[in-house]
Amino acid sequence: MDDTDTDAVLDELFAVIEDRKERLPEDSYTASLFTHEKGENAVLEKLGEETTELVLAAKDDDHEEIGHEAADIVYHLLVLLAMKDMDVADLRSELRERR
Ligand SMILES: N=c1c2ncn([C@@H]3O[C@H](COP(=O)(O)OP(=O)(O)OP(=O)(O)O)[C@@H](O)[C@H]3O)c2ncn1[C@@H]1O[C@H](COP(=O)(O)O)[C@@H](O)[C@H]1O
Repeated sequence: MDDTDTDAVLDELFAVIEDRKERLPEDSYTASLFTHEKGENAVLEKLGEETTELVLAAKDDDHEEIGHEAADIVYHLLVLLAMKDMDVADLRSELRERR
């Protein structure tokens, strides 16, 4: 997989998140984060939980679990960006500026 493939995966996931934010389908986990009674705390708590789980997986040197938790974090991070009316492009440009 090259850089272009990686970008496409993130862009496609972000587009799905934006779609859920706009349409708020009832059966969507993503939509439930946008309408949660805890407000933005729902996704913030999730990010905290997933980060703790990632740390534990790393301490166990459990590569499969590390991959799983890292993906959970990226997904919830993209939901947070969408919630803040930001874009995956903001993340990409911030990373690019650091090169
Ligand atoms: N990438 C994800 C993704 N990663 C994690 N999750 C959900 O995040 C939730 C929390 O993860 P946990 O590891 O805490 O799982 P859990 O122990 O069941 O958590 P609890 O719900 O019980 O708190 C789970 O319900 C996962 O299904 C995701 N839900 C959706 N996506 C993507 O979003 C798309 C749209 O999904 P919907 O919004 O559901 O249509 C999907 O096609 C996926 O591409």
